[in-house]
Amino acid sequence: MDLKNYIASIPGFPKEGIIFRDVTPILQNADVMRSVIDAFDAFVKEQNADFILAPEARGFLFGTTVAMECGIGFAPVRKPGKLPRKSISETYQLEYGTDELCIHADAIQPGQKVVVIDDLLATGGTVEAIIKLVHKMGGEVVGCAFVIELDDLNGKERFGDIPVCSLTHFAGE
Ligand SMILES: O=P(O)(O)OC[C@H]1O[C@H](OP(=O)(O)OP(=O)(O)O)[C@H](O)[C@@H]1O
Ligand SMILES: Nc1ncnc2[nH]cnc12
Repeated sequence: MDLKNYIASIPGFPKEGIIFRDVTPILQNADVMRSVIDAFDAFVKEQNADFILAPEARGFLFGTTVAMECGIGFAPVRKPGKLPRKSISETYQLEYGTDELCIHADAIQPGQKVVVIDDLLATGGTVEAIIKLVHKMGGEVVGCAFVIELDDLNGKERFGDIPVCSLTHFAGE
């Protein structure tokens, strides 16, 4: 089974020059979704992780399922103004301007080993901000896992020597 057959590519969305890589066909096929979750499950176990984090919105599609499969906890990383309890935040750079990610202050306990899961790695800004949030809370990111990596953007260079698992690769946007 070639995972690329279950990723739709939409040129010009959400703006000209971008080829949007849509993972929703994976979710429409239980066998394909099972193979993705099994691959992430094996990676999480290899890293001896005891917690999963994923950013909204598409990271949630995979992160919660993998956490259940591995029998470990999960917490959501959200855009500002969404989390109801005491949170910490990290600002990060976009192509133009900045954005911010937030996590509940009690989501991770000091010493926990975290894997970050998302649908796609582009510039790496999202996951770099999550790595900083985890450090602020006394945890350690022991791996990052993606369905898709956009190779030309070199996002994983921002993660130092943290192991990265990408199930498919595309050249760039
Ligand atoms: O590596 P980066 O350059 O940080 O980009 C990758 C992020 O961009 C997309 O999310 P987006 O911010 O579009 O949010 P969404 O999932 O809510 O649509 C994608 O799901 C990743 O989370
Ligand atoms: N090309 C792309 N497709 C889907 N999500 C993205 N996030 C950043 N770049 C993306």
